[in-house]
This record gives sequence, structure tokens and C-alpha cells, in this order.
Amino acid sequence: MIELKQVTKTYDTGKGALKAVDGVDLSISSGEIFGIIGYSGAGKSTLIRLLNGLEKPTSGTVQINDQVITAIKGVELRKARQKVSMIFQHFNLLWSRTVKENIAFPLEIAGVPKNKRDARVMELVELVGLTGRENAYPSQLSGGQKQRVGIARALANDPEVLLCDEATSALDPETTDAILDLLVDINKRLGLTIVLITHEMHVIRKICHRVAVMEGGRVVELGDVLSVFQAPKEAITKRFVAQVTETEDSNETIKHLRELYPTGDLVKLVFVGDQTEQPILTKLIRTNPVEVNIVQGNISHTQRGAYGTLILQLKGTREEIANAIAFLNNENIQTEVMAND
Ligand SMILES: Nc1ncnc2c1ncn2[C@@H]1O[C@H](COP(=O)(O)OP(=O)(O)OP(=O)(O)O)[C@@H](O)[C@H]1O
Repeated sequence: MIELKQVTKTYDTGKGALKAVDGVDLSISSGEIFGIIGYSGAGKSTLIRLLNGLEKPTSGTVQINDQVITAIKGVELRKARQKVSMIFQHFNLLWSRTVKENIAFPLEIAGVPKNKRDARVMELVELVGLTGRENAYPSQLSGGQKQRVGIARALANDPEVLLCDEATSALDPETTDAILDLLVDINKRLGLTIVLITHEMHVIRKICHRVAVMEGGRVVELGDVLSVFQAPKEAITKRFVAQVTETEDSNETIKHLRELYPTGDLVKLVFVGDQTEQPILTKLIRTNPVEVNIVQGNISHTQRGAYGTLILQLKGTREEIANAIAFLNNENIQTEVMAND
């Protein structure tokens, strides 16, 4: 539904030309929650402005559904842009208007008559969980409530795509989670395509289906969130993944665990997707005479399933331990012996 082909955006700065976005190819499906992550200056904001036609690429094309938005202008472009809405880090609300009036604003601009507007506003207020706060002013709302107004306003004219520009970066962790849950709910209920930019891997892990990692204007890694978390390829991706996973296998950690559990083998199990739902450990203990201790574990949940690692201490004869590991491999669990007797 969204197709970027060889998109480049160059800015003329005092010090010469700067490629903010550099040869980006992207294909985002309808109904997908797609995350773009990168550090400051990576080109995320520029890319998102290219998606809603606020910026024109220096070269390349941006297509949304069957319309190449880089090829249209004037009324046609304004119409196409109505299908792409946006929410912002600092909410961008009108401070002199109430919740209801803020949400009604895009409807007024679109020329929706007053009686229809009121009904639509109440529908949106309910959708984003603001019932009872309709007449409050933004200054009377918490950060999370302000973003709910931002979301309701963005949805007013039934967009096909919602762009989120660091939409939870100004919120505390608990409120962030509530807003992310709301975005997932809206994605499921309305089938809305969501493209979000962030520098927080937690946001990607919690709600995205796929992720693109940007560095220096380029997309350096792209994939299903679960695969990227399980096996990040680029150094920058590994740094982002490390934001939300423990690094259990540093030499120091292994040494520390060995001191705590001096006998048997320490074996790391890597789980992906459905396996985390299965009673693998119960089966292991029932079918193998080894003694099993759970030493450390870290299972995370993404929109595409769970992934994670578990470190076990396996005690028994060499043959019993080898059989237990073979059993796990047979169940499609990756294993790695971190230390043995
Ligand atoms: N209008 C502009 N004129 C000149 N340079 C710009 C302009 N907009 C962005 N840039 C430069 O382009 C590069 C990418 O900026 P961009 O804002 O897209 O990155 P970002 O990943 O969104 O970072 P941040 O999270 O800090 O906004 C930066 O070096 C920035 O200074």
C-alpha cells in the first residue's frame, strides 16, 4: 500500500549538500504496524514528512495505494494527504479549544455539517477512552489524555494511514504502554496502517509487526520484529535490541553463573514464537533422567509471538546430558553449552 522507490532527500546546508534520506526502498502493507528506528539525525523525521507529502523527494517516488503522491500537487495532493494522518510527540493541540472542539477541528476543515460532526466527535471520544473529558481544555489533561485527543483528531476524517512521530517519547513508561495498547486496538478494529518512528526499541517490540533500522539516511536492516530481535545483523541493530534484552552471555555473566552453579552443564536455550507456549521443560524432565535447574530466563512478547532465552543447569552423566540436549534440538529449540564440567 505504501511504496517508496529509491527515495533521496538532499538539503542544501551552509556546509554543502546533506543527504538526510539516501536511496530508501520500502514497501509497507495495508493494515501493518511498521516501525522505523534510528538515532537522532538518522533521517526518520524527513522520511515521515516524505510519506505525507510535506516534503518532496530530491529523487525517487512515494506511492500510497494507487496514487504516486510525488507526481501530484494542488487540490489532488491535498485530497491524497487527507488519507494520511499524523500524531506528534508534543501533541500539537489547540490550547484554547476543548477536547471536543480539538477533535472537531479537522471535520470543520473538511466541511462536515455541525450535526454530523457532533455525532462523529462523540464516537471518537469513546474510541480513545476520553468519555467524560469532552469539555476539558488541554491544560487540564494528563500527557496520556492529550495524546488520546491527538489520536482522535487524527482519526476524524477516516484516514488509511496513521503516522506517529515519536508519539510516546514525552510520556512516562506506564502511559506509553497505555497509548501503545490503544494504537494496537485501533489497528485491529479499523484495519488502519500505522507507520511510527521512534528511538525506543521498547515501542518496536511492543506493537510493530516489522521494523526498519535507519542510519545515515539509509535503511540498514529490515525485517519481521521477531527475527530482528532474535538475530540482529548490523551493529546498530544489536545496540537497539540490547536496549530491551539482557545480554546473558557475556564472559563475565558466564563466569558469575559458573560460580553460583559449579557443577553440570550450563546450557542456553533460545525460544522463538510458538515454542514458548509449549511445556518443553515438563517434557524434558519426564523423558530424561537429568536434573534440571532454571538459572536465568528472559522471555519477551512481540506482536509476532514470543522470543527469549533460558539458561539451564543440567546435571547427570555425560550421556544423559547429551541426550537431553538432543531432545531439545529435536523440539526445534536452539541450544548452546555455555560451560561444562
Ligand atoms: N530542513 C532541513 N534543512 C537542512 N538540514 C536538515 C533539514 N531537516 C533535516 N535536516 C538534516 O537531515 C538529517 C536528518 O534529520 P532528521 O530530522 O530527518 O533525523 P531524525 O532521525 O528524525 O532525527 P531527530 O530524531 O533528531 O529528529 C540531520 O542531519 C538534519 O540536521
